[in-house]
Amino acid sequence: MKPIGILGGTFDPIHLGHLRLAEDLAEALDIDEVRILPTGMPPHRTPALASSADRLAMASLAIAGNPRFVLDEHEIHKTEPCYMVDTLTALRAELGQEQPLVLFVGGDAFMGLDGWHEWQRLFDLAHLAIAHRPGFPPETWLDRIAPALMTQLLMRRSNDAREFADRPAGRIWLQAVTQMDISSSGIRSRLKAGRSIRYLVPEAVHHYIQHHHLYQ
Ligand SMILES: Nc1ncnc2c1ncn2[C@@H]1O[C@H](COP(=O)(O)OP(=O)(O)OP(=O)(O)O)[C@@H](O)[C@H]1O
Ligand SMILES: O=C(O)c1ccc[n+]([C@@H]2O[C@H](COP(=O)([O-])O)[C@@H](O)[C@H]2O)c1
Repeated sequence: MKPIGILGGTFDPIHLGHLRLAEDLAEALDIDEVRILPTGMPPHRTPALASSADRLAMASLAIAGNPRFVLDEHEIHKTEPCYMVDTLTALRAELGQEQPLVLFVGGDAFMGLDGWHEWQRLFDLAHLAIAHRPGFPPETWLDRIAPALMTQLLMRRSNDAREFADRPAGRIWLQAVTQMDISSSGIRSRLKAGRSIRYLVPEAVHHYIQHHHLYQ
């Protein structure tokens, strides 16, 4: 069964690094459906600057026209912290126990995975696909991630894409995606300083930010 990909994020705002990560991972794992999942309340950081409604609208504009990408509203309307184990449990209940799910994360998010709520349970619920991100190359993980997380990586890593379709959860995929040194925080800083963000976000998101005077 073809896996379904899930890219969670604060998306404050969504940018081309997010979209390219999702496109590269979907292609590598032969995935036809990627859920773009903006979080309502990130559990581990200060709340987003833009409202949930604005972040949802920008995510919707960003993915328009890509038949693979689907907006997932499981988290965005919540005002309490959104834990990924809870979201994946809800998705599993809806999609069935056999459906392969693949949680997409960038290298920076992976390095902190052992801080996520009940993180070891994530592997019972989904596969994990980790995308290289500028500034967080895999060569540096060895020194920087918790031993328990490294053990999971070594035990579960697979280079066989078929395993991600044949099993519902539990394997880890590493992918050298297109390297784009773009971050939402960098975009917010540029806007605050009155600088251009053109070509860092889709044009429609750029217009939305200008029209609604976001991040100024
Ligand atoms: N340029 C990028 N390349 C690869 N992965 C990325 C990139 N930007 C974000 N990601 C990944 O996308 C997911 C959602 O990221 P998030 O919404 O926090 O964006 P961000 O740019 O990291 O935001 P901020 O700068 O506010 O921390 C995370 O798994 C993150 O690792
Ligand atoms: O479940 C958790 O405890 C948890 C802790 C940190 C991050 N997450 C999720 O990871 C995704 C990326 O987070 P962020 O901060 O990089 O936008 C987003 O969907 C968050 O809700 C989840």
